[in-house]
Amino acid sequence: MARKFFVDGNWKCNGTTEEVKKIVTTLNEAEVPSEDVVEVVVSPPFVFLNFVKSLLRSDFHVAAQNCWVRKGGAFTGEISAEMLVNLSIPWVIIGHSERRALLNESNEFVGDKVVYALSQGLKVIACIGETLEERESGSTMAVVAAQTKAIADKVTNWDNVVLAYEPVWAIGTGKVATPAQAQDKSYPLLFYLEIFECELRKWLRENVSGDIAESTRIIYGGSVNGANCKELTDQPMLMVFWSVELR
Ligand SMILES: O=C(CO)COP(=O)(O)O
Repeated sequence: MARKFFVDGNWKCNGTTEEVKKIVTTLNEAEVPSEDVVEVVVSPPFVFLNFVKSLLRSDFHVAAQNCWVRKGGAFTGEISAEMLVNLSIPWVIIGHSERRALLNESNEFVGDKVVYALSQGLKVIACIGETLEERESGSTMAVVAAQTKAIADKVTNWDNVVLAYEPVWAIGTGKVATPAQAQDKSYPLLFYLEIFECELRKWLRENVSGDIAESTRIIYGGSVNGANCKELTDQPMLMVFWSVELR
């Protein structure tokens, strides 16, 4: 079965009510192929989830940016998977590199979160990706494999999992190559993404199953914008993950 094109906008910790209204209006007016062809998801901060959901066109969906690792309870400041389900929020982003780095979320913790969110009926965008240091030391695949393994060890049904490859060195840095740059190999990101996707699918084939390797959507995030998204989405990777500067 063909993998359905997937686009998600991660709004991170940005926005006021007015800004959110403005961006939803823009999204609502956008000409986008039907839901059968592309799945469009936006990820506002928790406090705007319901508001966005109430204004957003019905063929676009919302994702939370995180949720608690287990059933809710005495965890001040956290949001549980049950609450997201209760609000009919279908998606959640888990393991974003900003949370891994700033809040010390380990591979195991991320794996636990993914499996708990899935068990509650949420669909999960699970983030993986290496830092610049790891990339430069040649350990990209080892790092990504360890991150993916922590998820694969616990997940039995991959139907509702999208893997988001977001190399930390590409997030917020503008380091996305144009085809011309890719050709002169000075910063061959497009070429690199193609190879990376093959490698990750190979890892999934060897460590999970051929079917999962084939059916799982692998998406790319990091410095995606209106100017480069067309080139990026022409790559085999199916989706882009963009963050929105609301200001
Ligand atoms: O982190 C991202 C998506 O989750 C991408 O961030 P930037 O688009 O700012 O590089």
